[in-house]
Amino acid sequence: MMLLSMSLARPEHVWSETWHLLSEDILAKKKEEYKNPDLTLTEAQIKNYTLQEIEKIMLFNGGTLEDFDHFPKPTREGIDNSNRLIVDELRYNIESNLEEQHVEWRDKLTPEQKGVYNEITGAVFNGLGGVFFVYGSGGTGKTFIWKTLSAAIRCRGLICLNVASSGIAFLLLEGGRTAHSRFSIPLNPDEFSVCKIKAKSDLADLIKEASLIIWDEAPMMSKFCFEALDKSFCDIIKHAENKVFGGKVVVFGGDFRQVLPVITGAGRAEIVMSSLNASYLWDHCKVLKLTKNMRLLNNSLSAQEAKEIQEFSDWLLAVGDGRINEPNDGEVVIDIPEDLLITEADNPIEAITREIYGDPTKLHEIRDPKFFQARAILAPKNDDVNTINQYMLEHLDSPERIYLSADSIDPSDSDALSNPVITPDFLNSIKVSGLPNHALRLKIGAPVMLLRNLDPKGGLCNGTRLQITQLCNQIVEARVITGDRIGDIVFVPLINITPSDTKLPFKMRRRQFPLSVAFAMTINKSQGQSLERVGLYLPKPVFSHGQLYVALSRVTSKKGLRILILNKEGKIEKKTTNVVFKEVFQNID
Ligand SMILES: Nc1ncnc2c1ncn2[C@@H]1O[C@H](COP(=O)(O)OP(=O)(O)OP(=O)(O)O)[C@@H](O)[C@H]1O
Repeated sequence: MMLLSMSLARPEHVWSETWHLLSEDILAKKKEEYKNPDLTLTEAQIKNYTLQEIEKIMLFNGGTLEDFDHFPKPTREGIDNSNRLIVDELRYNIESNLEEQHVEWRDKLTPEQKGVYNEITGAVFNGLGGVFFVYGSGGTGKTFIWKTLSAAIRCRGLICLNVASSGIAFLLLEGGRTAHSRFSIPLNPDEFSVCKIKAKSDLADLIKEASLIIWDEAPMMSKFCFEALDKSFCDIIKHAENKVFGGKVVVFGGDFRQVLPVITGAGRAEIVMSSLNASYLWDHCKVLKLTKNMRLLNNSLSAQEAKEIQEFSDWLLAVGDGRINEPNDGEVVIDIPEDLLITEADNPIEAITREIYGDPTKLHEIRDPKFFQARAILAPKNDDVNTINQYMLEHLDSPERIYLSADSIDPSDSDALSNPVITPDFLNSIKVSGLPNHALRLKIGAPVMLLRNLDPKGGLCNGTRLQITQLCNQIVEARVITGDRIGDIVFVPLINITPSDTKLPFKMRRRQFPLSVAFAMTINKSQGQSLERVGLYLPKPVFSHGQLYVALSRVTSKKGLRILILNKEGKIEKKTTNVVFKEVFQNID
């Protein structure tokens, strides 16, 4: 706890006070590494090895100790002089029986998947270069192909970089990272942006060495992200003679029916124009299509079940493509099948929460992380999500704490610092998306979502869900309820959070736990998650591109889906409106 009471504004001070705690297991590690149980190390060596470990973690998360002027730097004693990022990417082949896994997965590929695999591996191994877009709706086996391709490249001792647009999606990929952190892509890029990659850095060398780059869930990013990457790759790989991405093999994957780039206040035309297939890069993209829903090929399904899933997935695709009630201009009124609807509700919020979570007063007793992993209520707007979360917190019968944040102007914004209008009260009142509230109300047993990447390698990233187990003064203890680490207990610290929302005319910092309550979440946040029980709350017609399709396609079986639609008077409806930006499909075929 001593570490927590110190200011992280002076990391060198934290180091000098805590190095002996941080280095506790270094001697044991080195004894094991050098296979010498009698090994002894001097204090200077222990400090140096500890700094090397810190540098390793920093490099993985896109930083380096070089960024901190007064922090001690490790020497390279005991490690070779090679590029740590490259060494890290080459470890897969050494650490596992990748060749065997690769053969096993490759042999399972369907003919359609094999076609995609052959095309991409051909481009890599024959040195052809090329940009591909693997287009398939949910369940068509994209993730399965990514892992087979990664294994094919890595078992030959080559480098495959796996990135994804969202935090949750990259957790599904071995060695995955968010594209932004891997390639230092600016947060709000425009047509002139380039990535912050120095020409003679370890990252630049890693990119030069990479044989394949896979970018999952590409359609949700602005085209300027891909264009910034293209420009940076071309700068780094000089001999590429005008080839896009410097002649690298780059594979994008995803589904344009799902969430397109989110641009605050933008209209339909602006969103369509900012999607990947409106970029100059699209002319260089070869589209490879996947059409078979692999979840249907599950052998344990009865003929009746398979027929039901087939019908459901056909309906889902029709919703995504805007092929219901044709002809239409992309705004479609949809009749929801009766068996999916919640048809009785005196109090809509009570009705939908009870369908998904049962009796809220008993929830804090649930210790099985799978209960929360499998469930969520989705709504299009933040306000509705907040209403549902507050309702659930109200009824959850367990100890509560309200944490108040410390808000301030970022010291780098000197103009705002001297502005008397920006008072602490005013800063406390600011509510923007992605920033926890000034007053954060939490209860033991409540599911929460992380709002920042804390330890991506350890599975704690933006979008990871947790269940609160203890509420302390400086730390929140929680159980992981998503990803590989499900069931693990972790600690969430207070951190300084700067909103990425550029609409604020000043730079602020909020010291708060990077958490939001997550009984309910916005539809966008649910991308990449597979859920067994989904409640979809539509208090107004859905007016966003493909959101209904995204929400419906999160569920792993039709049985777990419950939809509640209200009209303007708050009465239950059977119809809703879906807006699909058909323009984005036009140049895919
Ligand atoms: N060739 C295959 N052989 C066996 N199982 C497969 C194959 N392809 C996919 N699967 C399985 O089918 C399911 C769906 O595949 P996967 O998750 O790769 O699809 P996806 O397109 O990434 O879907 P989503 O976008 O919904 O995550 C997974 O359980 C996966 O393991």
